[in-house]
Amino acid sequence: MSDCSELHVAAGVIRNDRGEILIAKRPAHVHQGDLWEFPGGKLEPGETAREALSREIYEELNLKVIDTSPLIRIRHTYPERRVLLDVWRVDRFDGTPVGMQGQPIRWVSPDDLPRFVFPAANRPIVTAARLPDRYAILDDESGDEAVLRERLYRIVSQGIELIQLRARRLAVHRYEALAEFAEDYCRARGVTLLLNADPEWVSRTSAAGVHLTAERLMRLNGRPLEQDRWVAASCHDLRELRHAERIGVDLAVLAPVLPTPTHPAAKPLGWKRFAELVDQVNLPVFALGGLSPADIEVARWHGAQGVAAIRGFLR
Ligand SMILES: Nc1nc2c([nH]c(=O)n2[C@@H]2O[C@H](COP(=O)(O)OP(=O)(O)OP(=O)(O)O)[C@@H](O)[C@H]2O)c(=O)[nH]1
Ligand SMILES: [Mg+2]
Repeated sequence: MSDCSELHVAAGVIRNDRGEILIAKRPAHVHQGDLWEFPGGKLEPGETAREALSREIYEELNLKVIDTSPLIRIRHTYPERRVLLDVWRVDRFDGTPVGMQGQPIRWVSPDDLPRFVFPAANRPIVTAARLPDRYAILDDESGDEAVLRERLYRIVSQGIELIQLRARRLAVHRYEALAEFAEDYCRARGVTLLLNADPEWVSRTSAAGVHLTAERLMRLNGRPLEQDRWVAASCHDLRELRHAERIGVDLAVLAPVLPTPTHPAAKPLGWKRFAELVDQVNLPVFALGGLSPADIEVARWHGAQGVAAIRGFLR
């Protein structure tokens, strides 16, 4: 909900065919001057965020936006103003970008974004820009390692770039052995593997990151890994989401959105409640529970980064 003292801003994460993202440098004399930004600007009276986005991108870059969908919404309080940054993905556009106000512009590969200095509000936007829209959870009720390996191959062969190794039924030493194998397998293929395991142990491995259960999340008072590794967390309500935000978690998974056979007793949130919860935190949040890749579009329009699933990516 915006109020009169909150400045509503539309900004675009514009991606080219090579997967690079367009950033621009703010002039020295303006608010947050000399920092890099995602192009965009303030809504004019009567405009929707989407209309403002198209207008600003045309004015600032001479690009025609063809297609957009929501990426993330951030609320941030600077000492001198409060902003609502309404950030959109722009994967289709017409034209060649030009810094129409003389501002320097650059195409940057997503993983290089953290090297550029953005305004403080932008940290979760940079994270969202680097994350894919599918998060596969590798698990199997039987706890059979051969099944888990075969599922890993199937997931990776679909082009999924972010995987959580859950494997809840494995004993700790079997989990650790599978993690070692899966890490090598994923690293060689450019896939990010997050380990759903004790964060202390994960910090001593070379894993790309950790995925915290809600229980582990709530026991932590700070981020368990350095900034160069990923920290994800499972959440079910606002309290857990807010705690994740407070301790500097990079991405959350909010569940269950729809009814699911793995958690028959849990009451589904539904998309409306999901969107209300996501809108109250500055975090990329994946939707989980009864979903498949076919739900990515609806998930995005309810504020999600994308869809997380166990069985949804195996069909
Ligand atoms: N466009 C844009 N603005 C951002 C980002 N991050 C961020 O904190 N902001 C803040 O959002 C506010 C609006 O940005 P803006 O200066 O682009 O607005 P505008 O294009 O309408 O500028 P104008 O009033 O000079 O025409 C500023 O306070 C700016 O500091 C970002 O990544 N992109
Ligand atoms: Mg602007």
